[in-house]
Amino acid sequence: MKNFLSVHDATTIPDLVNRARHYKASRNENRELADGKTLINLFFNPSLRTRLSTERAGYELGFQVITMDAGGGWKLEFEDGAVMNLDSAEHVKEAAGVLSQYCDVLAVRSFPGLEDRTADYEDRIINAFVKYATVPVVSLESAIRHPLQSLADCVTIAEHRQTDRPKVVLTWAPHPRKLPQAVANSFAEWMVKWDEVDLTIANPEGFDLATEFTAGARVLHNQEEAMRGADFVYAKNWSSYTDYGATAQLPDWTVSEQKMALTNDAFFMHCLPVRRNVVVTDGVLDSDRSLVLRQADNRTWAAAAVLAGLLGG
Ligand SMILES: NCCC[C@H](NC(=O)CCC(=O)O)C(=O)O
Ligand SMILES: NC(=O)OP(=O)(O)O
Repeated sequence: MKNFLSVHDATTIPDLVNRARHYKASRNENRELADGKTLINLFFNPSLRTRLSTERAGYELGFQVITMDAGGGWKLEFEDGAVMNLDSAEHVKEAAGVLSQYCDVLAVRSFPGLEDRTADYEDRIINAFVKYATVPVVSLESAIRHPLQSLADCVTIAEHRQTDRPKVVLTWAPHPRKLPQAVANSFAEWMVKWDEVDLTIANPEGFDLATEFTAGARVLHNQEEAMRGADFVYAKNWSSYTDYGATAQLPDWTVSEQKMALTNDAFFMHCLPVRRNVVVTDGVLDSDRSLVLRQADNRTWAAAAVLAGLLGG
């Protein structure tokens, strides 16, 4: 793998899932792999899991790890040819060039603005780092994708499935703020490409994701119909792609015990952080079918598989 920005960079999904499970089963035994190498994690947005699980993965493989909040550095310019007489002090050309001298792998988190769909869907920030860095670049959630989360989700499903081809339902759920489509886009494209599950997506009218991510999945606008017989229910809010950035308060879409009763005793999944009793009720989140902490644990092993893959390990 040269970079890790989407499912299209994965060697194969089963290969990465197996590698993640291998690192999970052999923790503390892989510290030679990246001995003498440095990982830099650069965050333009908040994080708990991605930051700490990627650091852990780096330490597991023997990397020296440096994490920086981009807000503590100079404001960066991303437009080529910009006349930099406003508030941006440094161009990504220099910043990426400098960081490439300080590390062997560069990981970046950059959320969308949710105002300009064209700009967001060009994924300008992460792609500027790819263009100007001379080391492999890893997405820690870009404007439109969250591939390390999706890989961890594949690992979690692989660990818990009880049939060869489980029914997985990705359902939209309410949220008080407007959120990116990144987690949902990425989950959909990984599930479809993995081809070891049947994916149904449930969302209200007006909240269909871009078809480039969902082609191959069934899309329904009726949550209860979608959840019937599900083996895994993955809840996530996203703002509208078509009426870009628009939100809707639809409390009927909260995932509840009553709705989980329609499923095949499904496991519940969410990437976290989650708004309790808005996205999902306490009863579901606190039940023994909830996999949210397992997913968060698997973030470390997914990141280890990817970092090792980028080093050729
Ligand atoms: N990294 C996982 C999710 C990150 C982000 N969620 C959030 O911003 C939630 C914030 C809040 O609940 O206020 C998202 O949806 O893409
Ligand atoms: N799931 C996830 O990416 O969490 P953080 O935003 O806390 O990193």
